[in-house]
Order: sequence, then C-alpha cells, then structure tokens
Amino acid sequence: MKTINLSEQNTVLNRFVSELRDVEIQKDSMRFRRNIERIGEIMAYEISKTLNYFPLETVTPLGTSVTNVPSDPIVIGTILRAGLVYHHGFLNCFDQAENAFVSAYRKYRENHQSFHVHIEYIASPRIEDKILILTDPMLATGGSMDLSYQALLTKGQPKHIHIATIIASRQAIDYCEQNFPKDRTTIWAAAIDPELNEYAYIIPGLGDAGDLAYGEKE
Ligand SMILES: O=P(O)(O)OC[C@H]1O[C@H](OP(=O)(O)OP(=O)(O)O)[C@H](O)[C@@H]1O
Ligand SMILES: O=c1cc[nH]c(=O)[nH]1
Ligand SMILES: [Mg+2]
Repeated sequence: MKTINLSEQNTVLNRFVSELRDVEIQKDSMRFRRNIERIGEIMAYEISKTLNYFPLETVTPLGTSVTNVPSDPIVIGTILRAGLVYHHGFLNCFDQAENAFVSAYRKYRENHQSFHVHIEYIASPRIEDKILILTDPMLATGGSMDLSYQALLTKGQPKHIHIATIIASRQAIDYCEQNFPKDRTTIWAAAIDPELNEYAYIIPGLGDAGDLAYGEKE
C-alpha cells in the first residue's frame, strides 16, 4: 500500500491547509469550505496521474486532435457531513464520475470521552471494478472511513481504492494500512499529524471540520 503525504512537497496546497488550521481564518466559514473544496480539486488532479488513459480523437473546426484522456470509471464516495464540500472539489475535476454518500457520525456516550460511529444512510451506485475515491477531510481514528468502506462493499468490489483526506493522524494511517486491501489501496493526505487527544481529535489538527463548515449540531 502506498501512502502519499502531499505536505512533503512545496506547493500552494500547503497554504490552503494552513488557512484551514488557522483559528482566526476559520471564523470565515465560506473561506473554510472553499479551502476544503480547492484541496479536493488539487488532490483529484494528483490522483488523475495514476489512472489509465486512452487516446481520444477530437474533431476541431480545423482538423482532428488526439488527446489521452482517463478511461477508468470513477465513483467518488463521501462521508457526510464534513466531506460534502470536499466531494464537490473532486467532482469539479472528475465531472463524469458517479457519486456515493454515506452518513457516518460520532455518537458520544454520557462521559463525552468515548463514542461509537453511526452509519445511518448510504446512497451508492454499483462500485464493482471501478475506481473508488473515498473522501473525508479528517481521518482521526480511521473508524468512520473503515465502516463507510464496509457499507459500500454491499455495492461490489472496487478495482482500486483511493483514500483521500486533508488531515490524517499517524494512528489512522497505520489503521488504514492494516485494514484496507494492501494490493489495491492508496492513501492521499494533505498533512499527517502526530497524535490524537483523549476525545480522538487530531492534534494539532484543525478542530471539528463538520462544525467549522456547517455549524454546531445539537
Ligand atoms: O477517523 P474517525 O475517528 O472516524 O473521525 C473522523 C470523522 O470525524 C468527522 O466527522 P464527524 O463524526 O465529526 O461528523 P460531522 O462530519 O457530521 O461533523 C470527520 O469528518 C470524519 O468523518
Ligand atoms: O480532529 C478531528 C477528529 C474528528 N473529526 C474532526 O472534524 N476533527
Ligand atoms: Mg464533526
């Protein structure tokens, strides 16, 4: 399995990630959402370099042109709710992709220290033999990603799985490397942070991505 940490390269992506983390800039939720979306666009472009291509002949007003274009069928699978704008970033790039949505959220127990992840909703096309891009901006324990993937397996076996995230914890990367098919999974992270706190939030991370994008929930 390959894990690609895009923060190891000096690109403008790093500025978008630092804006997402910045407690002052976060107050502008429209900018927060747009930064997530544009990281999705950039990551989709990076993933596009790994796809299969075929030569497409195009008729122009003055002749014909042959261009290599992606041939793989793609399904973008997103975990609600923080994944919503991230999904759109991917869809801006892979505009012909099919789309899958899974709702997964943490339900905290009384002590607010432990939680379990609830999956309540899944809407997905068949994913058999397709490229499945699983998008969620935060990968903390890896539990939501794993449970969402298991739910999507009811729709077939994908040819390749790309786990796309913005901030991952080292622990979640290790977890996904253990629990996803080693021969056909690639993990893409815009940054990998060292630890989780006692509430399983990523440190330093950025806080609660869903709340920052869409507001607090009851
Ligand atoms: O790797 P994990 O430990 O499972 O944590 C990561 C999950 O937590 C966040 O969602 P959250 O449960 O906060 O739901 P929300 O998007 O509705 O805010 C995030 O978007 C991931 O789905
Ligand atoms: O750090 C974290 C962990 C889970 N969900 C988030 O939004 N942030
Ligand atoms: Mg949240």
